Formats: sequence, C-alpha cells, structure tokens
Amino acid sequence: MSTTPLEDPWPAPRATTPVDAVVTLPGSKSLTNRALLLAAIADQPSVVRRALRSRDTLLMAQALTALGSEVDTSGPDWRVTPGPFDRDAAVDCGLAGTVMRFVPPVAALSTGQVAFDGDPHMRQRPIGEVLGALRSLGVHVPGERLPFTIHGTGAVRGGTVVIDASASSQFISALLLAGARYERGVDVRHDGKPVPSLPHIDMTVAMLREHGVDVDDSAANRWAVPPGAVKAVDHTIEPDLSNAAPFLALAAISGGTVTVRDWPRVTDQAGDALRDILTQMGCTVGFTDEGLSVTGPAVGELQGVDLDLHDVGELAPAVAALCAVASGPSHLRGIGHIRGHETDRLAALATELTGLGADVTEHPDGLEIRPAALHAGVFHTYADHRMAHAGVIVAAAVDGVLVEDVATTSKTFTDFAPFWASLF
Ligand SMILES: O=C(O)C1=C[C@@H](OP(=O)(O)O)[C@@H](O)[C@H](O)C1
Ligand SMILES: C=C(OP(=O)(O)O)C(=O)O
Repeated sequence: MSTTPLEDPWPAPRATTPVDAVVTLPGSKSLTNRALLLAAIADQPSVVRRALRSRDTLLMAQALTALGSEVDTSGPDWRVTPGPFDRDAAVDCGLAGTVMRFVPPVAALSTGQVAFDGDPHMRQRPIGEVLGALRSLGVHVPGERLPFTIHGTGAVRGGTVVIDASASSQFISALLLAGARYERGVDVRHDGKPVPSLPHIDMTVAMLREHGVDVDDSAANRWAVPPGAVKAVDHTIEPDLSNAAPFLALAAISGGTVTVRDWPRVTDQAGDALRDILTQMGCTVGFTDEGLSVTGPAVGELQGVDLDLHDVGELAPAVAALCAVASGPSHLRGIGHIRGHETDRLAALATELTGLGADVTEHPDGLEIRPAALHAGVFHTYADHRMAHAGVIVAAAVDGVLVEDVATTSKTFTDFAPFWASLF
C-alpha cells in the first residue's frame, strides 16, 4: 500500500510532450485469484509465482486462510498449502467480485459456518444467482446479497443447475472452479441474455484443465465438470493486460511509444483486445523483443470507434476516456452489465466526462461520445479503480484535471499513482 500520502483530489500529470516508456506491470488479478483458489482445493501444496499483490488478491489469500488453507504471501511467489476447511470463518470480500463470487462455492465444502460481507457498495453487486445455484446443489445458504452465511456440512451434492449469468460471467466461473470437488460434479446451464466477458470463462476452463479437471464446454451456454481431484500446479502469473490500458492509452494520447514488458503472445486475458482497439483508434501496435509496443498518432488525431465491448467490458472506462479526447465520434455498445461492476460505470463515466465538458449520451447498454473541448475540473472515481484509470488518462490530455481518490487503484495495483507519475 502507498507509503506517501497523495494530495486528494490528485493533480494527475499532464503529458505536454510525447511519453516514451518501457514498463513492467504487476500480475493479473483474474489469473492470481483463480490460481490461489485452485491451489487451496488442490491435492498438494503449490506456488503462485509473480502473484499480484493488491487489495483483491490479499483479500482472496485471507479468505482461503480463514477457511483453513495456508497462504504464505511474504515473497513475490506465494506458497499455498491446502488444509481442511473445518472451522467457522468470516470472509471480507472488499469490493472484489472474484472473492464474493468464487469463494462461496468452495466455502460450501467446509464443515463450519462461513460469514461473508464486504464494502458498502459490495452489498449492491449481484450474487443472488450464485446463492440460488448453491441452494439447488444442496447447500444451506439463505439470502440474495451480502451479507450472507454458508452453513457448511463438509460436502456438496452438486449436479445440474440452470442460472441466468447475463449479469456476470463470474457466476459461471465460480461454480466451475469448485465443481470437481462436489459429489456429482457440476453441470451449469445458462438461460438468459448473452453471458458477458466470455474470455474470463475461457480462462477458468483453461486453468481447470491445467489442474487435471475435465471440462465439457462443447455446447453453447453449458459447462460441465465431473467429480474428481484438482491437481496441484505451479502457475506463473502474466502481467495484468487490462491494467495495461492506461499505460498504452498514454502513448495513444501523447503521440509517444509505450512498451509493456512480457505481454504474452497467447493469452485468455480480456485485456489482449487492447491491441485491436488501439489499432482501430489509429495507433501503431506490435510485438517487440521486449513486449507489446504502442505508438500513438500525432496529438489530436486519435480516431473515434464503434465497438461492442460485451466480451471485454472491464476495458470500457479506459476506452471511454480515450474516446472523450478522440477527434471523431464513438459508440461503445453491449456493456449494460458494467452497471453492476465496482460502480454503475456507464452512469459514472457519463457524469464525470460530461462534467469536464465532454459530449456524452448514456444508453441502457452503452455510451455515445462525440468530440468536444474538455476543460479543467475534478474527476470523481466512486471507489472504482478503473474510473481512476479513466481519470488519469483524461488528466494526461487536458489541463487542470484532478482525480479524486486515486488511491482506489490499490484494488488491483498497489502504488499506481507514484508509478504513473514517474512516467512523465
Ligand atoms: O472472472 C474474472 O476474473 C472477471 C470477470 C469479468 O467480470 P464480469 O463478467 O462481471 O464482467 C471482469 O469484468 C472482471 O474484471 C474479472
Ligand atoms: C469488474 C471488475 O472487477 P471485479 O473482479 O471486482 O468484478 C474490474 O476489475 O473491472
């Protein structure tokens, strides 16, 4: 966590010349929290190398420790020793969707009572479909939202369950991650509007297979996991490609070149879509020996885009910030579900960008953003790390923009602000 108190609101740096930088970014939240959880229910101890050390991943480590595993987070490589889930426990979800959704299905394997709660806004984020699914799989867990308590019996029957995962792909991932440990495994069917963030389900399926779990995803909207052991695997965590968005955006708006080291050539991370998105906006994007390099067009020549971000909604705040300083109109579609993220991101982006002079129309499932002259002001972040990323991007392009509570970035990036400032 940051040792230097930051001014709040923070006068985030303005890029007055092209920014050229090569950056090493912290590990992926999504990969780290899946690796930790699978390690805790595996048959042997294992190591999560280059684990992300941030609020969301420390909350996951604490949750698994509270259940009965040992998680040694003292070095860069985290050692996980599975232990019996045989005690009462309290789990703080903070504002981490991966903790609130992924931990209950494994907590249901405990013999104890496991109480879940989180930040004030976490009580608004959707979880009812997961709790309903657990009930129909034989788990005693009353409630629809945080706070709730799982009354474990040491085993879960499992079987077939139908849920509506149109609010979050994490509902499906959550049930699959635990399912091999259920007596009948789990067969999850989705019934509802299309599931968002499918790359995140692909990530879950790929990691389960690495752990020796046989996943059947051959039919659309159905995922099945038979009962069986979860083998221990040592994972090395890739850099967080979604958190690369503000850094690559800095090249895009300043006409500079930013390289993110160790960008994987093949990955299940949603952030990999930035390569295509930034190319469409007029950037030059390519792999080098060091990683992925993005060079922005001349200042003022960033192009507007018409994009369906349904699969990669977590990129929407950073992309919306870029659209607000682009030279042409943009339409971001297919992202109604991000109203259920850390805050209602469509409303928050429309309010904050409009507050700085942007021309934004908010739709039920997206945003239209037309070119306008932006001006100084305060960009509010609503306890949302990705709103803070959007704020620093706009501040880099517009004189006099201050970002309120930039420290909220600690959810997935410890000491983001000093690192960001060091690039100017
Ligand atoms: O499984 C995961 O690690 C995630 C899935 C996505 O959630 P939604 O499906 O709720 O968008 C994504 O936005 C979130 O940042 C991380
Ligand atoms: C939606 C996000 O997070 P969470 O894992 O808390 O759902 C996000 O990081 O953009």
